[in-house]
Amino acid sequence: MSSARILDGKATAAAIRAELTERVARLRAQGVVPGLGTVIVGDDPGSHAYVRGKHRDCAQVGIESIQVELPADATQEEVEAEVRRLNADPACTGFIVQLPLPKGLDANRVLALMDPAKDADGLHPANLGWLVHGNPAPLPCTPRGIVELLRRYDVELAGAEVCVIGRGITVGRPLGLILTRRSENATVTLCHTRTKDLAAHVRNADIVVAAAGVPGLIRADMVRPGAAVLDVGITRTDAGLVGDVDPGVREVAGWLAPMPGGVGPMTRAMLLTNVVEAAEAASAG
Ligand SMILES: Nc1nc2c(c(=O)[nH]1)N[C@@H](CN(C=O)c1ccc(C(=O)N[C@@H](CCC(=O)O)C(=O)O)cc1)CN2
Repeated sequence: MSSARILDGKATAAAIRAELTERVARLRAQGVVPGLGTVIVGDDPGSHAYVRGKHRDCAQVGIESIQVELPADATQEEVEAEVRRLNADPACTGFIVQLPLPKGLDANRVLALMDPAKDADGLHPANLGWLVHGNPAPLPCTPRGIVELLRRYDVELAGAEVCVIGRGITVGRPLGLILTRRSENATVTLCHTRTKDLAAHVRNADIVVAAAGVPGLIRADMVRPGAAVLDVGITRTDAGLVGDVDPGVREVAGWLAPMPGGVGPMTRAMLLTNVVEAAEAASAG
């Protein structure tokens, strides 16, 4: 039995960081210092690990870091005050609000308050709106990372049937918009928890992106032999991290972006890319 070729997000992200290191050095030589701000609320260990990783990446490529941490019982007003502060801070050229926010906080209101020009995650409603309109704007990091990973491994998108499972704003919904642009020309089926016959949609796909957060949701018998399968789901269990893609899929798929080591590292690399691109655009006037 054959085994899927790996879409190696870890190695690809390392190559992207090396490219970005040179671009940041050129910016700094012109007196432009990119700075990423992060706002994290609460004590979720996973979210803290992601934010630490983002700042490690920044240090590696030469981007400055501004870290804002708020307790789990922070009020909406306290979170919004930090967003206003970063909007006004000239050292912060781009920032993100780590999601999810603790229950009781309205993430949409917080995202809408960000300066869209400093939105390093592409999640501000204006930037998502520009994506719908087909105008240039920062793209959400995970969907951008998925497209970049497929491109770097020459997985054909034009004309491909793509089944995306998950309709959240960080992955599924923007991914559908990106893949159906004229620059990608894929045909997308966006599945979710109320999809009636998920297996039938997955079976029809050349590319499957599983971002449901349901361990082992995608089984080998659901996958068309040779399809590219990207595991974006992460569930923390006592036994460790578990993805949405059952290990048996490796024997059927033509390509596999595993979890860990596939899309996750690309998410981080695309955040750095968004920060650098925004600084370059600002320096070009
Ligand atoms: N404001 C945002 N919040 C969230 C986003 C986002 O893009 N912007 N995405 C996710 C979390 N996330 C980044 O924030 C993220 C998730 C996973 C990884 C990653 O590298 N995962 C590893 C495995 C996990 C691990 O080792 O702990 C991998 O796949 O290899 C990076 C970033 C939700 N929130």
